[in-house]
Amino acid sequence: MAQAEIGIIGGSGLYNMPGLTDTQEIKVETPFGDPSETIVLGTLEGRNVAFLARHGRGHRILPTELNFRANIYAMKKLGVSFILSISAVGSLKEEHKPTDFVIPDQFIDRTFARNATFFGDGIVGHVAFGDPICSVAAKAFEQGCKEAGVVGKLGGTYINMEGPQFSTRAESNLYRSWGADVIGMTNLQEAKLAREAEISYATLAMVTDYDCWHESHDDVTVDQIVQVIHANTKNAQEVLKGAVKALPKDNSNTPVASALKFAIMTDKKTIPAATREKLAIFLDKYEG
Ligand SMILES: CSC[C@H]1O[C@H](OP(=O)(O)O)[C@H](O)[C@@H]1O
Ligand SMILES: Nc1ncnc2[nH]cnc12
Repeated sequence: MAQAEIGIIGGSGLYNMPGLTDTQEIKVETPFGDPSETIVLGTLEGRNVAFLARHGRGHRILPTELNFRANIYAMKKLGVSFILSISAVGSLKEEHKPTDFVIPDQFIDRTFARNATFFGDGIVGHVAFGDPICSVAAKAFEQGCKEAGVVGKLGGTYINMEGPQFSTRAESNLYRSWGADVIGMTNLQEAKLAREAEISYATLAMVTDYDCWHESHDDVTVDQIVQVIHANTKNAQEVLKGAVKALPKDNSNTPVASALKFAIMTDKKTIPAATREKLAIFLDKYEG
């Protein structure tokens, strides 16, 4: 029996979910190591939810140091079929103002020090990723924004940089020339791993700053980001409630639910037993 239907990954400034009731905190073990934090199971709008603080409570883990694989595996182990992520982002366009929400539908990868696949160790798999965000989950966020009465723009490109330093002005202007909308340090690896895990993923990107390209705004600082997040946390939580309410009971009607069907290249007979066992949670439904 699944312990949760919906996973929520809270980013910078969102280390717990006050709206959760009947809560229980659990430590989830995974073959990929420890998730960022203990996970809080609870009920939100009548749905069974699992909440994970991405950087740990107290914000202890750098974007580069995040164990994305353990975080997503833990969600799979709990039975989650949708992950709703919340993240702070810098704006790369005038029209995305601090405190607005954007619901990105594309990513550009500018990272270079991350492990973002469950495959390897004798098994090769390639999932389709042309549409990295689940449209059902994204529309649930859009609905949540409507209900909360906040700006929630559906669609946009999220640049995932390595960090932890913010961008140079030349980089920020380069990303603008690419037509990108927002910039952050964490979401793409989660989206990739969620796809391999056949979990639908979408992110609510809270605009906190204009990065460093805007001539009439100061360059981004953590201080500025924290102020915007604090002013906007209640809104984010309201949006989440609406989104949770809008989600179907599972993602079986989305293409994400069968992402692994044609993904594995490796001859079954050659997959090392330890690797097969480590990935059983993903592969059993196809191989029995
Ligand atoms: C707090 S400033 C930069 C930090 O904020 C974002 O984190 P998250 O995506 O977890 O909200 C950004 O990606 C950086 O990790
Ligand atoms: N300007 C920015 N660059 C990268 N990550 C961010 N998170 C919030 N603002 C950001």
